[in-house]
Amino acid sequence: MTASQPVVDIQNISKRYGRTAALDRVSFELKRGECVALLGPSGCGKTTTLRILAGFERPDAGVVAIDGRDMSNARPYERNIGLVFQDYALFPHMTVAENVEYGMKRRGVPKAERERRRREVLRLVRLDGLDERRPSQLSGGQQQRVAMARALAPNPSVMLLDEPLSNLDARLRHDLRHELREILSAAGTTTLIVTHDQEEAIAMADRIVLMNHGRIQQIGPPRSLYERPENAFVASFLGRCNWFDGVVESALPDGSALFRTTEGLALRVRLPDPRVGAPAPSGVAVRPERLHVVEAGTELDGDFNRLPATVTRLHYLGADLRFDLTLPEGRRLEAVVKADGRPLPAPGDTVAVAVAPADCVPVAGDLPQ
Ligand SMILES: Nc1ncnc2c1ncn2[C@@H]1O[C@H](COP(=O)(O)OP(=O)(O)OP(=O)(O)O)[C@@H](O)[C@H]1O
Repeated sequence: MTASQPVVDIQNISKRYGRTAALDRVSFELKRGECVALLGPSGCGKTTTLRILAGFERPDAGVVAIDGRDMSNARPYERNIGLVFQDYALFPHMTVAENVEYGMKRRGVPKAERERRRREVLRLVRLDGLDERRPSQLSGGQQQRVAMARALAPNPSVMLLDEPLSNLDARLRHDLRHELREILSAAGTTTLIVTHDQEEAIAMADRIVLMNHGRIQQIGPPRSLYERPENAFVASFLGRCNWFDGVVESALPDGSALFRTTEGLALRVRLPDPRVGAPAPSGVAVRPERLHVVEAGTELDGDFNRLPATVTRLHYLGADLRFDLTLPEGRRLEAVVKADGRPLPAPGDTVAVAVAPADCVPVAGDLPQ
């Protein structure tokens, strides 16, 4: 296989369970060394994709190739995959060392090589010295790292992580995200992480495959999905949005477009995607942190849409502040600003809301109500 060939190539896989289309022509690839998150709400088809890739399930149509080889007839153990499950699935009666060496032993790796590799992966997951403990003598985070070490030990072509952090408390989840990412980068493994947690996907993945109802909605780096969502589902799944219903009226000479909201507001927006076949936008999405809240009459440097608004509520969130705002037409907006100690408008004050055309993103699809 060549260096540019994907390690995993999933082509047009479909799977039905009775009348449910669990997967509908799903295609994506994993390039060497990249970490991809398969993200989406419950029931969108993440587990089905993972099970097909791992060989526990057969697709009705489509092909899975690993390292350039068609896996249609390969059994799970013939796929050179490392699996890490949500509940770690460690063998409780075995020590850490025995757990980590298990896969290599089954493959007939000689003892000396097994021990060398065990020490290497336990160092990688920062558990050296705990070889003789049993899983019950470890914290949840440590057990999770043993599961990583065990999966990494036989040098798999690809690691599949199924909701790897969801059994941990919020704080630990947060810390382990980065640790896990570092372990994967240091190991240079190609990884697919299945998660329903958008923050986890954004923090860990080089690219996100976002699914809904068995279909891929968008594939790309976290930032492009967050900042350039192609449809309303992608925009709303990855964070909060202010929505404006309406139509694109005209293209403007400066490269932006004039969008007329249903309430009659004129917004200069980023020009909709000009690619042939891109669906017409049904609305505009603006992230709350892209709205600037300034005193009415303040001069602003730069190119902004300005809307007069009244502050209805102010929520203190620690590092951030959230404003609930009302436009004269009665429309409500949400703005999030950094709490940096500057004097703040109070509820009842009239302010100006400013937003750059580049931060007004036209999207297709049904807008959330
Ligand atoms: N064995 C099965 N029999 C019948 N329907 C199934 C089966 N497995 C999955 N489904 C259905 O297929 C769809 C996709 O399920 P899947 O488990 O892949 O979703 P998911 O994204 O992993 O969800 P979750 O995050 O809740 O685990 C769902 O509608 C589910 O009910």
